[in-house]
Amino acid sequence: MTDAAAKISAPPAFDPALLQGRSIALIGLMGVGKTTVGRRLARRLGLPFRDADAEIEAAARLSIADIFAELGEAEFRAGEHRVIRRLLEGPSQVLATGGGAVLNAETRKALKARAVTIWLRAEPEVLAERATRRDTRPLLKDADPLAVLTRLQQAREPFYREAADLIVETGAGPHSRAVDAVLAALSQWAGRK
Ligand SMILES: Nc1ncnc2c1ncn2[C@@H]1O[C@H](COP(=O)(O)OP(=O)(O)O)[C@@H](O)[C@H]1O
Ligand SMILES: O=C(O)C1=C[C@@H](OP(=O)(O)O)[C@@H](O)[C@H](O)C1
Ligand SMILES: [Mg+2]
Repeated sequence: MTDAAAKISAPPAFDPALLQGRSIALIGLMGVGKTTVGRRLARRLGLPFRDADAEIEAAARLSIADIFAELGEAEFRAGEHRVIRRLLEGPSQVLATGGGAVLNAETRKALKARAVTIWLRAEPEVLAERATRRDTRPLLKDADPLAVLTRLQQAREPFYREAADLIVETGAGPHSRAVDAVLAALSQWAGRK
């Protein structure tokens, strides 16, 4: 392989030891890639992967849709906070949060204390297409997904901004590009510590 080819294919280096026990938490709107990019990122870094939604479903023995329908959003948010706080008490991991996790001030505080928090962003049009591929998101089932996501983006922007240590634009393109962008942001973060 030539030097030029090696440079192009080499993934950005980031040593998880630099986290010093903190986790990498992904925040951002539905469909931005927290779950799928997070899983791939964890594999690249050799860290465990946890998805807060999956943990809530396991704890409640109900799907997210059934939790919203049977217990209500407030109960879901309370469970979401408990799950994220518990996960962040554990060793370094890549943690995919749900899109509304940052609404809780205590969750934002826990993220500040225990994670490097990365806000993944993309245009609402991209999010609407991705987030409706599966019928699992109760907040998108009764109204125009693009309108809901545009409104949620405006309403949640201050909370994402407050919680975030790093911002990564994911845009269109394959998952691998988003993973590389996150790794590059982490390397920058490590360099300015
Ligand atoms: N960067 C990306 N490139 C292409 N497809 C993506 C990307 N990020 C997410 N997707 C796709 O969008 C959908 C929603 O992604 P998901 O990881 O569940 O988002 P989130 O957990 O943020 O709601 C999935 O089908 C996923 O494969
Ligand atoms: O934005 C939200 O309020 C939600 C996002 C979902 O997770 P994803 O962001 O992983 O889709 C899930 O937690 C629930 O449907 C509510
Ligand atoms: Mg998800």
